Parts: sequence; C-alpha cells; structure tokens
Amino acid sequence: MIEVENLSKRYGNTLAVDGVSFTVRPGRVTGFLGPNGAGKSTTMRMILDLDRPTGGRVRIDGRSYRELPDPLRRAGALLEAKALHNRRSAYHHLLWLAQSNRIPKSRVREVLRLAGLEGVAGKRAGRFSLGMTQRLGIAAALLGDPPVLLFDEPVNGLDPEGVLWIRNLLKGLAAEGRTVFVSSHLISEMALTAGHLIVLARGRLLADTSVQEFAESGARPHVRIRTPEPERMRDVLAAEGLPVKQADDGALEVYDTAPERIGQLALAHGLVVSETTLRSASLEEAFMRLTGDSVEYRGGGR
Ligand SMILES: Nc1ncnc2c1ncn2[C@@H]1O[C@H](COP(=O)(O)OP(=O)(O)OP(=O)(O)O)[C@@H](O)[C@H]1O
Repeated sequence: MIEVENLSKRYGNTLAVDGVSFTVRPGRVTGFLGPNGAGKSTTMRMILDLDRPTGGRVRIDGRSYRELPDPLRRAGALLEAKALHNRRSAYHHLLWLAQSNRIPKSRVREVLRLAGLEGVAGKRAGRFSLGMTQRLGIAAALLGDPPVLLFDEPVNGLDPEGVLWIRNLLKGLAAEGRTVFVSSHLISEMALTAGHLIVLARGRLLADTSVQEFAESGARPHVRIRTPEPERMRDVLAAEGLPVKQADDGALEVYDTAPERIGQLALAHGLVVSETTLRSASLEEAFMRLTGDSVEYRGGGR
C-alpha cells in the first residue's frame, strides 16, 4: 500500500504538486492519470525518495522509502525511460542490481524471461531501442519480486505487442495481490488496465475513483441531431428550454432530453431530421471535461 499525505513540491515559482493525498491499495491496478505537466512524475519520484517533498509525506507499507530494508524487494519502479548510457549487457546490469540488493542471481534470468529479453540478454543495454529499454526497466522493477510497483508511462515506446504484454503484466501483478501504480496521460490506456484512478491536473488531485464511477460522473448524455435547418431547430429547442450546442461537424447536441422528445418536436414544427442518436460521453470526454475545467479554473492563478 502507498499512502500519500498532503504532498507538495515547489520548483521555484512552479507548484508542481499541490497538497495531494491519496492511498494506492493492493490487489488492483491504480491508474495515475493527468495531462502532461500535471505532476505525476514528480509525485512518483517523491514516493521513491528521489525528490524531497516541500511538504507532506509518503508511506510505503507503513514506512518511508528510505526506511525500507532492502528497498528493491519492497518497492520496484520503472521511471521515465532514459537512454541507458550503459556499457554493461542487460544481464550484467540486472546482475549488478541484484547483487547490490541481496537478490539471488537466479532471479535475473527469471525477470529477463518475464520481460521477453532472453534473446538480447548479452547485448549492451546502452544500445537498446526505447521499447527494449522500457522492458529492461520493467525487468529491474520486478527483480526484487516486490509487493509494491510503480510504473511511469510504461507503454511509451512499446510496439502493439509490447503494449498488450504490459497490460496483461500489470493486471497479473495486481491479481497476485500487489500494489500496482501506473501513470499515463492516456485515459483510453488506463480504461483497459486500471480498476481505480487517481486523477491529477496542475498538481491538484481532481478525482480518486473507480474507472466506472469516473466515466459516469463525467458523462453527460446528450442527443445528437442532424437537420438541414439547424438554426430553426435551435430556436425550437431553445423555446423548450433545452440546452443545445453545435458540434464541430455541424450536428446539434442537446442535453437533458431523449431522442423521442426530439422526434416529437421535429414533427410538431415540420422539421426534417436525418439523425437522432443518444450519446453518452466517452471516458475521454469525462477526462477532458475534468482536467479542462481545472485548467480554466486555475488559469492565471499561482
Ligand atoms: N526538476 C524540475 N525542476 C523544475 N521544474 C520541474 C522539475 N520537474 C518537474 N518540473 C515541473 O513540474 C511540473 C510537473 O511536472 P511532472 O513531470 O511531474 O508532470 P507529469 O504529470 O509527470 O507530466 P509528463 O507526463 O509531461 O511527464 C511541470 O510544470 C514541470 O515543468
């Protein structure tokens, strides 16, 4: 379990993380979602004691990272993939990590296999592609077989097969009862892997919720209408007190109503309607609404 309490980080004039509290529980994948610059990486670095908080505190299974005995066996992490300027082979890189953390040598082969790197174990890690570097980072995170795992944007640089692999890996690790915390700026990716979401924007916590609740809370169902006379339709809808807006493709979007009601109104006013479709907002729309609002709300602040 990871407990983050009132955590803040200031870099000069930038409040990268602004009084954030949440708990990441074991047994499920928790997505850490937010647009670029939201403060996800900074939060993850503070959880791992790689960056000192300006305020607040973090606990991993009840202790701060630096108090953990054998930290690699308690918490594993993949942070942003950096090109490894590493002359060591993938195998020797992992072996060095294992030996400095009292992890048995046999575990190196195991994680190379888990990460699909057996075939390139002898190659210099510094020459790896981004996708292979990502896999090597994941192998290192798994090396100590830790109950707590953090992954910062793990699908970056992976090909479709790799993306599928990581989704299944994350779900499998959570199903084993581990605490799995994964950052992403893509809600679509998180919808496929995470059961729970922590949403951050501009350093602030916007939501701490299940994926399903998140979709429902952000969703505002509406009816899409296509008509050759959009202006007249707008007038009719406005007279009925129905909120309406025009989508980029020219269709009208009407809220707080049902397609049947639109059909009745069109008939009553002699309007031709070529499409009426009930749409519930997608997860993307829920995410955009939530984070977009926060950007507007906080615009000019600070
Ligand atoms: N070392 C640093 N020095 C100064 N500012 C920083 C530093 N690290 C991060 N920031 C700033 O803090 C804010 C949050 O950055 P952070 O990288 O944590 O966001 P993020 O959500 O991980 O975004 P991304 O997905 O783009 O990595 C940004 O405004 C960033 O410019």
